[in-house]
Amino acid sequence: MSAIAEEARSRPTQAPTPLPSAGLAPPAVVVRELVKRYPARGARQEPVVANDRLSFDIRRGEIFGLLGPNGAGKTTLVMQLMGLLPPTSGHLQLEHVDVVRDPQAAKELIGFLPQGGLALNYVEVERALHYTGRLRGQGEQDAILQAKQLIEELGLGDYRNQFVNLLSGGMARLVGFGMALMGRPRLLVLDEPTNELDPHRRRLVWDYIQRLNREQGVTCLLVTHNVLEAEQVIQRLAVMDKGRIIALGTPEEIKHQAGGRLRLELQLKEDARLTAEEQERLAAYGALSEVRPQHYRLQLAPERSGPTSAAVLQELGERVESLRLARPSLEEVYLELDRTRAETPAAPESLPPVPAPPPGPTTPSWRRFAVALKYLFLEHLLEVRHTWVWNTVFSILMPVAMVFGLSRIGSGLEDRTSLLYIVSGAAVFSVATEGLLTTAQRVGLMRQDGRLIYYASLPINQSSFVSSIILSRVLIIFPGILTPILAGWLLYGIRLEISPWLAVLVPLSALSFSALGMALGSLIRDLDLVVTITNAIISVLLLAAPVFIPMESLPRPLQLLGQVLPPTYAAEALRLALDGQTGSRFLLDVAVLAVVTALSFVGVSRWMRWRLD
Ligand SMILES: Nc1ncnc2c1ncn2[C@@H]1O[C@H](COP(=O)(O)OP(=O)(O)OP(=O)(O)O)[C@@H](O)[C@H]1O
Repeated sequence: MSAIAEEARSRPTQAPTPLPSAGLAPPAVVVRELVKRYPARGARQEPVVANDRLSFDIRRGEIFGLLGPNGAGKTTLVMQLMGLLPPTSGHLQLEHVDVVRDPQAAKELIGFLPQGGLALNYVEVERALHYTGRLRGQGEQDAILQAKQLIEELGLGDYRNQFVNLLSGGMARLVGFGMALMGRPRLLVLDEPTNELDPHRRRLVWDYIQRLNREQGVTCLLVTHNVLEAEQVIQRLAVMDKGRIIALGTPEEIKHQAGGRLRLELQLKEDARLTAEEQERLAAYGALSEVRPQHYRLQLAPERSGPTSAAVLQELGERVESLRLARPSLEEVYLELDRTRAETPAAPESLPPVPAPPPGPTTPSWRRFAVALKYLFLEHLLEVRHTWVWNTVFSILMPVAMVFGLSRIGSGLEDRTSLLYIVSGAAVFSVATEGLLTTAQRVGLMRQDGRLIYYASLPINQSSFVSSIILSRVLIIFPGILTPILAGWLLYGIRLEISPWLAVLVPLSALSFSALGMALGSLIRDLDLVVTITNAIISVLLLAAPVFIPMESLPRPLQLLGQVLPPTYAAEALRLALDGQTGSRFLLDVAVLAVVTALSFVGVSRWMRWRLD
């Protein structure tokens, strides 16, 4: 084990800097004895303790770095801070909000840049920023102004009208950074903000973070692997490993904790070498390593640096090209800590008690809900531009279904019953494909590492998110219902009696299929393939049954299957509603649909939460 790591281990590395004494800002983030244990996935697997009794504070107005190797537990910690993942035990507080008790309020305090993926993917850059601002509670004018300002300041001018999902990885990252800044949050959580950025833009982001911190006192939690660059901006940091904090303090303190050693960089002239005896003698002064040919490094205690330099010069004389004393960089200390992966003691009980949060959670107002609904809905509608292929296929399929239906029934549209069948078939086809498959695909696309990116990066709640999806699906299916009704009326003079129950049935069907779609989207990984296959199956099912093939002609098992499929119920109920009939059969169908809707909705809410853990 290296000397640095040895010293680091022997010191109480997890002891956080005492907090907040006179003159220091009170903490913006308080973490106490935080444990997150993921349950075992299978009989043979052990539960994973991703966060193991973490305790630390982030002061208001400080740039705090969270470092650590892959799998150290950083993202798990961030997800808990965001209120997206409930801790197994322990306490988390942001400003005065108890995150466990009121995760939604916690989310509203934070501007978040997730590690990968972005919400609002299917709109232009300027709209993505503008909508984010509105969703974060900004006024219309303010959101537009800040979006324009950020586009200028982040050098996104050439991309303002490009769709976010078509940007390069680096540019999308920069847009994500801009989205995190919308609404001017007092607390920023940035997970790898400079990933995929070129050196110029990396500098831009680091400078921006520093400026925000200096001029506006924004508190920033930075999760990064880029220790070299982060060292320029972070004021304090925690190094995590295996779910624990193995070092905590300012960069200088951590270097000191790690031994406070200096590096003597020795460069020999060309062809010069150290003999084995010389190496042995030098090693007596401190840990010696050969960095590359002719370049040696000696780790020294500060008080030995003067005599050692003199001794090296005297011993090696003419062969020395250069001799330089340097402090270790944070990266070197980090690598040293990382290499040893020390077993560290649990957090000492020396932190101040958690300040009591003020009573009563802040609940989002109906206005907040309405704004979220509006902008998410707009985004869903704008997304239609991206699915034009599917929409074209869809709009071709619809008339094909009609023609096919007509020839099959053989009576043409003059026949009122055939029109009813066609309309209900077309409606259910649209409800099911739009609701189930498009939602599944959408949720699948928005998912990243088991989380829904929307939930992670926007302060919206589940009900506005789900309602916006349903609303957009309901609107999208209306043309499917209206086309044959209008065609029947204008071309053949058939007037259908339309029950007002249709206003209940269509949203009910859309709700039920959307909920099923969300469940599907959050469960299945390779969604493209699944969607294609399911699409084909559902298309055949919906085109063939129950519209064109009489139930009675099907084999018994298929009949039973048809009975339990929500589309069957929806089709039959829609047909009756279009005809203005509300008999007991109709009410039964509505009841079944309502039960399916309720069950799938409860299932989805329980399943998805904010993150699938
Ligand atoms: N949903 C989950 N279920 C089970 N184990 C999980 C889950 N999410 C994370 N883990 C495990 O918890 C540990 C910490 O993971 P986490 O993603 O928090 O690490 P990280 O420090 O963010 O890693 P990286 O730097 O690679 O992003 C890992 O061992 C990981 O396998």
